Amino acid sequence: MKYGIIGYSGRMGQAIEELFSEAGHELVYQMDENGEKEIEKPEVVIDFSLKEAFADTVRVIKEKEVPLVIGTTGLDDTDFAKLDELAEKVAVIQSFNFSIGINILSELIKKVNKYVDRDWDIEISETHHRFKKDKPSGTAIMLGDLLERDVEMHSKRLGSEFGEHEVDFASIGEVLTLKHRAYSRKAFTQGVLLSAEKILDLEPGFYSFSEILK
Ligand SMILES: NC(=O)C1=CN([C@@H]2O[C@H](COP(=O)(O)OP(=O)(O)OC[C@H]3O[C@@H](n4cnc5c(N)ncnc54)[C@H](O)[C@@H]3O)[C@@H](O)[C@H]2O)C=CC1
Ligand SMILES: O=C(O)C1=N[C@H](C(=O)O)C[C@H](O)C1
Repeated sequence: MKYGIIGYSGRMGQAIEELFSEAGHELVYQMDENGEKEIEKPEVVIDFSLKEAFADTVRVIKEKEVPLVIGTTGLDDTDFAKLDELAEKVAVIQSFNFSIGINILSELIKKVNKYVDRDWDIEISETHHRFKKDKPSGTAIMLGDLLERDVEMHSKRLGSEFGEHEVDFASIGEVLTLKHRAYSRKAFTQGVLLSAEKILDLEPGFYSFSEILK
């Protein structure tokens, strides 16, 4: 597959290029804060950048009319409306977390949430490397949305942590904790590779990573 990366020089951009080249895919387009370079038109574009780049991502996808896999966090409702608009013409796969474990955790959270009544406290904690700019993490927001009520969120920025998320459910006398920890960026890049390979066969539309896994 001939692919492009927006956020090419970043931690995720570099990890994606490493895994995709091991899988035999060819990087033909790249963009970062220093500009863009195109060797050939890509068949799919992958965006792991920052919210500041989002307007350029929309422009690139409109110009090229190619599918998009996007994992950039910090996007708001207006950005999602733009993704929906793109999805009328091309396939878009979006997730704030492309790891299998977080997608399993999401299913567990939905299940536990059905068993606990409103009297239980629910709080979400996340820890990431010191370079991460957004707070709380996109994953924490995504997990919070599953709970259908306002929950406290706690964020730590420590050293080189790849990404830890914990959801605590507590009543007077007991606490139930669900936790996921990524040991490397491969936890995310493998899901990105699966999505990029599958997106080539998808009709235009907006897809979550959990739909791709099903
Ligand atoms: N959905 C998921 O599974 C995951 C999502 N992420 C998200 O991916 C994104 C990137 O993370 P990292 O690689 O750690 O960040 P990073 O800071 O290492 O890289 C950011 C990249 O975006 C580029 N960039 C910044 N501003 C730009 C602009 N205005 N125009 C074009 N390019 C611009 C930078 O040059 C750099 O290449 C973040 O939003 C992070 O939260 C990270 C890991 C997993
Ligand atoms: O910036 C990161 O590193 C990560 N960002 C995503 C998020 O904000 O949830 C996903 C993952 O936890 C790593």
